[in-house]
Amino acid sequence: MIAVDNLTKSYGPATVVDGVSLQLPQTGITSIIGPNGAGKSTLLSMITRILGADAGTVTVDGVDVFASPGKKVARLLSVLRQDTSMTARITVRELVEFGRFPHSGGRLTPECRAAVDEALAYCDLTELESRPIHELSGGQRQRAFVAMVLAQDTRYVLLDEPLNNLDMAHATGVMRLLRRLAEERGKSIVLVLHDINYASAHSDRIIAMRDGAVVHDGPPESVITPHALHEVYGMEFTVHRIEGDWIAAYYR
Ligand SMILES: Nc1ncnc2c1ncn2[C@@H]1O[C@H](COP(=O)(O)OP(=O)(O)OP(=O)(O)O)[C@@H](O)[C@H]1O
Repeated sequence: MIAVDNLTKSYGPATVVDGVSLQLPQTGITSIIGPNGAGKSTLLSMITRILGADAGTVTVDGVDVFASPGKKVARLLSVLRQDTSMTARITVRELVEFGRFPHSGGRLTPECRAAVDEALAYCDLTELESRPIHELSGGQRQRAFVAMVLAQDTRYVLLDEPLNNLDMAHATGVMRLLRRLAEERGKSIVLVLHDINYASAHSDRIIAMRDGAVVHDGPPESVITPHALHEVYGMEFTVHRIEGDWIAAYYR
């Protein structure tokens, strides 16, 4: 379990994450939604110790992330950041090999190679493994980054807006891949998402943030409601039940 207790971050006079406490489970998909500037990325960055906190603690299966060596934390959780632009001219395989760094320290063992092969196959990238990253489409590149975190092979996988710049087919492909990871591998996937309907259709739990605080937290049917969504986004939604999922419409 990831236990977040009273996590706080301010920039000057603005408190952008304000005493957030929550627990993230050992398996399943948890999506964090909320408007621009709500503090979603800041929260995720503190949980993954990319960013220090002004106050509060984060423990991952009992390990204090702020007090532990990076290598130890990197064996517990992996993170896909929002900005995955890559200037280095590396191949898909080389990118995925980076995921093994916490295990290999740069020297790939046979076990590492097997993990890389498996991650490539799982993400349907085996045929593209020798292609330079910069020659891939947005969807292929995103899958390559997902394969990199998969190769890291941690229980907790945290992704900040992994559907950025993807068309519907590729976004659906990435969400299905993450669902499979949660179900078949028993991973705990935590995502920041802007598309509330992907969050609704694919998550076990949705955490809705606004102004640095969690304002709703529960299964999709309790968060994807006109009332809750109005509180989060300040606009009108209609919500429809479609094939068992709660789908919000907000086109006007
Ligand atoms: N380095 C920084 N310096 C000053 N303010 C910052 C910094 N990083 C983030 N902020 C501010 O903190 C607030 C929360 O930002 P954050 O990126 O966490 O929001 P978000 O919910 O992820 O937003 P988005 O949906 O736009 O990505 C915003 O008001 C942002 O301007």
